[in-house]
Amino acid sequence: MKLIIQNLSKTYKNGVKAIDNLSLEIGTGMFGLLGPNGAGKSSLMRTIATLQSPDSGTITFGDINVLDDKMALRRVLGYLPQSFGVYPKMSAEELLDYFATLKGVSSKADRVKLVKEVLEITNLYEVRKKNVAGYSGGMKQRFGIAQLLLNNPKLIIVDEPTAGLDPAERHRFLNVLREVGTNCTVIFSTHIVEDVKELCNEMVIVNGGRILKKTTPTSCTEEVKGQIWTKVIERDELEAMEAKYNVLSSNYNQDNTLNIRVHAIEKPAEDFIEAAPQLDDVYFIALKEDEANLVSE
Ligand SMILES: Nc1ncnc2c1ncn2[C@@H]1O[C@H](COP(=O)(O)OP(=O)(O)OP(=O)(O)O)[C@@H](O)[C@H]1O
Repeated sequence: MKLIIQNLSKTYKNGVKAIDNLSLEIGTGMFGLLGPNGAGKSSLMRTIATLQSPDSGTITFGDINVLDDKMALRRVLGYLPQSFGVYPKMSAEELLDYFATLKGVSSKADRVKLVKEVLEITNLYEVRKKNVAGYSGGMKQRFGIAQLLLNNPKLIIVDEPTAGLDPAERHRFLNVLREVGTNCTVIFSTHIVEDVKELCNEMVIVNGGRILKKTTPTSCTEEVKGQIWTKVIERDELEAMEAKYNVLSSNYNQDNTLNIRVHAIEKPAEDFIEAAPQLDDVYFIALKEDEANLVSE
């Protein structure tokens, strides 16, 4: 089913325009919303999840008019907010059983079957008797997926789920999400470029409540092929380089020198080396172009 967002806007009471006339179509599969902190990702997701209202615009999911019929959307929605709050001292199994009851699964036998199923999908079956409050960050996030799977959602929204996870936990989490996302629409927000690269078949780069670019993680690097250049510099040269070139990123080498990546249509100078474009480069180019446009406006 397709999620269609048209001309969505939201300005908070403090004057911050969090969503700025945003239009977007999202089909089945893993969709990534990539943007820095404050880009408006959570505002957009909360609006789609019917937790807050926009000032204007429309959202439809299949034949559901999301803003008019919130309950219809909630029935097919699985939502994992950025922070899930405090967990009571209950085991995962007990807590999921309780959530399933709240979601209207009244037969005990059905609940047992369902809870076992979602525990297995999220690789938590072995630790089902442990208190969720004592779970690691990654286990808590997988528990978050387990709870949202209870009503067999068609639309899954996960807001920055990998923030704060260690690499092993992050991988386990992404694998679980990849598995549950095969048959439905999953919207995944993150400021971590790697997340989108590993997981999503389509993506947008967002900032200032606007979409800067809609693309795919694999095709977008093609567009800047031959335009990414690297050079090793001393630390104190960075400022001068930034003044002269469009420096996208700089990373320390072990000997304390810096490796800079520059965007330029042609080789910026003799001592630059062409590099294979990465998604990070595309992300930084989009953000920098946006910044430059705002300044010139
Ligand atoms: N309830 C609110 N009232 C006022 N301003 C808000 C509110 N919620 C968010 N904002 C502001 O709106 C902008 C977008 O915030 P939002 O949380 O949607 O961004 P985000 O991309 O999810 O960032 P983060 O990763 O930091 O949550 C920010 O400038 C934020 O400070």
